Amino acid sequence: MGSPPNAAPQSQPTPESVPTPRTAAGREGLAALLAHPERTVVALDFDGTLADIVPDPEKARAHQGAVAALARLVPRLRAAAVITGRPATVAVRLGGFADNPGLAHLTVLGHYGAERWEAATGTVHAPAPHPGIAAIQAELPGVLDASGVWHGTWVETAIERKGGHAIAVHTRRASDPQGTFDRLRRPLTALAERHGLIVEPGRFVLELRPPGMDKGVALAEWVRETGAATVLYAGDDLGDLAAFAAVEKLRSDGLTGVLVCSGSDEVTELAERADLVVDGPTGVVGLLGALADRLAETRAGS
Ligand SMILES: O=P(O)(O)OC[C@H]1O[C@H](O[C@H]2O[C@H](CO)[C@@H](O)[C@H](O)[C@H]2O)[C@H](O)[C@@H](O)[C@@H]1O
Repeated sequence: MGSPPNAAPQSQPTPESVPTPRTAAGREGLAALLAHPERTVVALDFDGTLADIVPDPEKARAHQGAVAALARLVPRLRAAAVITGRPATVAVRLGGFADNPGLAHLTVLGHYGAERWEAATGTVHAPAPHPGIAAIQAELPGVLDASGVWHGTWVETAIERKGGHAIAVHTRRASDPQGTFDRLRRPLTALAERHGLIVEPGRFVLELRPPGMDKGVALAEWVRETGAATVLYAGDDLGDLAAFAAVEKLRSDGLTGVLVCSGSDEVTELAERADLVVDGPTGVVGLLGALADRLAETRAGS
């Protein structure tokens, strides 16, 4: 059906506006990003930032519109990366990051930076599995039994075996997620330490993983490698604090940067340090889309 005569022209979707960071450093970083995207890198966490939190980790997917927004933004930038606790190939699969021309230069740093996937080649570089993982896998049922929380149906799906490189114990589906998390923390820390591993706490998850790498080390190294002058990092969980610290350090070394918190009720520590707090993955995708819109406008106007 056509438009009635004299009908107002149908309005085009208005580009979302880019929010203003609440800190001077954040405003400086954002201005630098918008002025020189070719000198800017963007790094993003996956779960809770690009993907909504769901009870079953295997059912997590990139938030609606995330890949489309990234595919518009990334080609304007020097480089972009997803830095995640997931195995890199799992994040690629759940995120739908492969075989997208707009993401041809995306890097995914998995296992907190220990693993690397490049969209350009589809190749993964991963370290050999830590020998402690196999021993932990064997002992874990006994430790959970002894903790008194290893009962009910949730436990069957609580253990996430992360490609033999780490093991995550999830408590989100326990009847008392926080109480179970608290009761498991000490015995799982002891188990990890006995086998030369560390515990990475997250949103109702305790992850036993090798030491020596974190998102801060991974981000700083990747930024150095790209030669970027500006970095935007967005995350939601405790594991992202190391990346926040890396951006703060890079700023003190003379780079510009923006720290974005994908806000939730579950974790408050990042919001306190962020330049910009957005409303979970919806807000992150809105921000990415707004940046892409603004950079497209700037290019059209130049
Ligand atoms: O670094 P990230 O990309 O944030 O990954 C950290 C952990 O995220 C996943 O767990 C979280 O998301 C799940 C799915 O939404 C949710 O069920 C769980 O409660 C969250 O903690 C993932 O399963 C872990 O392996 C990652 O280490």
